[in-house]
Amino acid sequence: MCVLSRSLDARGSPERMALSGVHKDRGELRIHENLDELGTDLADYIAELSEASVKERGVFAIALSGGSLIGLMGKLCEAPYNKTVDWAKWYIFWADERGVAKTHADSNYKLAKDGLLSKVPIVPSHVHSINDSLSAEEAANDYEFVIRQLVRTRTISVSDISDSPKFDLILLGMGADGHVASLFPNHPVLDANNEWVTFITNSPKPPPERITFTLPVINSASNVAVVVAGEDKAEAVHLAIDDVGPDHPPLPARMVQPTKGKLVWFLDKLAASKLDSSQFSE
Ligand SMILES: O=C1O[C@H](COP(=O)(O)O)[C@@H](O)[C@H](O)[C@H]1O
Repeated sequence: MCVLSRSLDARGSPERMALSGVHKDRGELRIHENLDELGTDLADYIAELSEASVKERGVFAIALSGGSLIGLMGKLCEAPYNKTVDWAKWYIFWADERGVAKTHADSNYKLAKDGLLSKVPIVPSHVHSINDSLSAEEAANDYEFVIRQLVRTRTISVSDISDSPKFDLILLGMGADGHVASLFPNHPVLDANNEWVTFITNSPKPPPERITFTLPVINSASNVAVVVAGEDKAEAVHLAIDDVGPDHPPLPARMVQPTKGKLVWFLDKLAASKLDSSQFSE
């Protein structure tokens, strides 16, 4: 069953109306009427996780993706979040990066810098972007080394069941083909499980070279949010969430299954339009 719930946002406004529910094994679903409501709910969610993590660990280790996600995080730069979030405690990482210069329009770093990081008081030394002066392979190795150092000092927590990093939050978008980070359908990179960070040189979506977290790292996070908007992604949302049977090879987005962490889907109603609501419960 799918329930209609009304909730207060960070401004105490009772205006926000969303469909929310829990899928029996695909996590929590938050379905919004429009992008404005989705953006407010996403900002509330991130601000709450930040507060809880800072209280518990003294820091908040968050990994971003690129694409439409950053625009949907825009409310974090506005009141009340710009003043209430403890930005000095944030440590920023990327779930994936494209093999281009940081000044290039395709750079996930540039997108986040322009859309978020330059607008809030993040400590520059806490921004751990992927080195754009190295080859994709070298950059992946270098990034994994950086993450290993920060796991050692517990700036990034560590999984209870493996030696994987346990990010406080990994934010993912999803392409219309069901890719997340730079993990594309049917790509051998989906099987990478010895590395934390890996690379590809044949991305079906340009640019071809990319650096990406592997699935074990994504699935070791304390919290994973997949943020998806638009009708063009409705079929992939259906295939990633609904029980579609064995005839459909699992999309990368379906392989996002945090082992111990919590998975939340932020959808607009267009992206959610092909979901089977009989599979939700309150
Ligand atoms: O190429 C990428 O695509 C996905 C999805 O992007 P969107 O614009 O369709 O939301 C993104 O999450 C990933 O970080 C990026 O490198």
